[in-house]
Amino acid sequence: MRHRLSRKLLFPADFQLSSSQPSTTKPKTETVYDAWLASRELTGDHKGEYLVPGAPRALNWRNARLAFFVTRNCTPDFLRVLWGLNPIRTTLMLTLNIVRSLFPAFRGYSQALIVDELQNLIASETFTWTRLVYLVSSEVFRRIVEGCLDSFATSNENVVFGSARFFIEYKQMEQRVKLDVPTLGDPIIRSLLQESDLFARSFGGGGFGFLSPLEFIHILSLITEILSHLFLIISLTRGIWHLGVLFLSIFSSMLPLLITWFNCRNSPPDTPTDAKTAKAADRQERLRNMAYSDIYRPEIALFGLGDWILKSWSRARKIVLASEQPLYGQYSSILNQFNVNEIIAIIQNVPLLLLFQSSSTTLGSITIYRSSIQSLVYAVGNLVSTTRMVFQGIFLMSAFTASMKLKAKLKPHTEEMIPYLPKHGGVSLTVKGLGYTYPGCSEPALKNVNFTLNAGESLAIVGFNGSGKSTLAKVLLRIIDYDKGSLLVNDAELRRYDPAEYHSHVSAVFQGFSKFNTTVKENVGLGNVDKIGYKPVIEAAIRLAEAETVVQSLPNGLKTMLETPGQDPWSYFGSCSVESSQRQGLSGGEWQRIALARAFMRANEPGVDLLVFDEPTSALDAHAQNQIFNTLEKISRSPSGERLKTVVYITHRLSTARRADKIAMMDNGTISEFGTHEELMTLNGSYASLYRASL
Ligand SMILES: Nc1ncnc2c1ncn2[C@@H]1O[C@H](COP(=O)(O)OP(=O)(O)OP(=O)(O)O)[C@@H](O)[C@H]1O
Repeated sequence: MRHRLSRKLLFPADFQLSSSQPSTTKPKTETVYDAWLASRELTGDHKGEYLVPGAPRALNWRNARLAFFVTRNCTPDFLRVLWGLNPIRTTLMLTLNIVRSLFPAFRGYSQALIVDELQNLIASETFTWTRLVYLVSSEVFRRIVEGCLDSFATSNENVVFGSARFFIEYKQMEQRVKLDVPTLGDPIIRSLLQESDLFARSFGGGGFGFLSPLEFIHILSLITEILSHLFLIISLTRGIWHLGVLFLSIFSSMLPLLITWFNCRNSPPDTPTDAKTAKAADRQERLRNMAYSDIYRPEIALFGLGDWILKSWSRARKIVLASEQPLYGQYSSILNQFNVNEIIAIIQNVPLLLLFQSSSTTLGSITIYRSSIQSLVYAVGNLVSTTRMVFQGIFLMSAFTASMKLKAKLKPHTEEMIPYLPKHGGVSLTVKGLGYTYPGCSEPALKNVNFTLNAGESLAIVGFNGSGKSTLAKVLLRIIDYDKGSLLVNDAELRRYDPAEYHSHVSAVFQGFSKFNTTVKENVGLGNVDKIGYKPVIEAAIRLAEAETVVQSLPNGLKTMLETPGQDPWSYFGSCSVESSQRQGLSGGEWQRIALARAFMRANEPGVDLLVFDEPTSALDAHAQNQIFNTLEKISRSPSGERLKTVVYITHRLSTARRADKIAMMDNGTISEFGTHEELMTLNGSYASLYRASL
């Protein structure tokens, strides 16, 4: 931990939030997660539904209790983190905030003294200038000190907030990359992460984010400011007459606030409206993306979607804009029927008139009364709006805190976890009664899948569209879980391996492989990040994927930045435009070769026992296709022909399938036929008829 006044941001991995675990199984409001979830629950007609992510919580007793619970549980952690980032700067920030909040009261007092002195100058003939010069110089000095302190405090705050922002963003990223597909697929967790993102973003734009619960410090300084004004006002108040004038002044200055508050209370309950608005805001954004992103451009043109997008967007946009309009027309109080501002101005002047009537009152007193009371009311207004923002921020903070404690669903409990058990010749797979249903679906994608594959064997999975081939591949790769049956990898249940460890022993090409918005070198090298800096290894992987000619034809070879369809808004204007002259687009087949090279980066490693390739050559010509399968065969065997790796591939080309040791024919989520090509041809079932049809 650093105690120097360093401007350097601290590395947040050094700091930890409290390690107490949230549990979704505990009764209500036992954890921050429970409080977050409860704050999103709608009541009344909407019971059982949840607010959309980011929608403000209604200001009611239930939510106030939840906010208190969250504050009690999270704020000490956050303040500890802030303190840990830089104790000296944080102490300075807190102190300077308090000192700064006293400035306005001093300002008013000093100005009142000058006004009094000027009044003396006008009224008295024996006046000496010395005192006035002294007062004016003190005022100038006060302003200089105030200015210096202000700029030092701001720059100090920027460093503290910068560190806090970095910490929050780092933690957010760290957690995001740890979570797996099933965890991210859970709709409640997605909402949690969305609100957690909002929390992290609330730190953006310099200084404290508006939604930041760390605005508590702001609240503290506002309270100090209010107290200092009150102290000043009370110290100038002598006798019952002044006290009456004081209360009248405060009341008249607070009238606008009271009227706004009265209007707010008469507004309709905001929850359902907010949910509807938030949905509209979300739809409006998606439609805007559709209109702006080039990935959709060909289909928008082809299907003539322009008008539909525009109409749908304008409908959603109108809902959002309507929610931003003040509700005066609909819900105004009777007070609003008059010109309220004029009435308030008249009332505010009454105390001044009363002060003028009083013989003991000086011009300075009037100035200080007026400025202090107005500053006081302004500070109270500011306090109310900051408190409202903090109220919403507290729930976003709860989302952040709860999301930090999320566990990847696929990771086994420590007591169940076993180290990966390597087997000579690859992995053996024993699948019994395997089933899987995607979250939210009623029909299983996999049901009663059974097969056995020995270490080092190759398996081709074939079948109709939607029969479950890719789902089975994802289960084998431990990208998704299975909810029925068992899957033994090297005779141990796959669930018992740490997914990260298991993944280090497999390599794959997915059907919808990634097209990274970076150089060719990184697109390939990411298959084995430990060797991303080794050019010969990358070149070898490119050769295995038959992608040398693709790379050679690129303007900067391996260093060429690849243009990812849909990521660059101007990509359809071609690679030759000025903006994208440094980027290069690739054809579907060329991208597939890059994805294959990425998989070969890792597949070639000795510790990799299982290769799963989902339609790896669907975009390649027949010659390239053959070459790739030759390569697969080559890398899965030693030079002497000994089997080293198990290979599973999905294909619609049955001439390719027959190269495998075993073939699994999938139909409606299950394996309907399993065996060698010859066995399945003898069976004369679906595979045989498909095969004959493909000839
Ligand atoms: N993410 C998902 N969420 C819900 N259902 C899904 C998801 N992915 C696939 N499915 C469904 O699961 C079933 C199996 O899909 P899968 O992609 O495994 O089929 P496939 O045999 O690989 O098809 P294809 O040959 O067209 O690639 C389909 O009915 C599909 O609609």
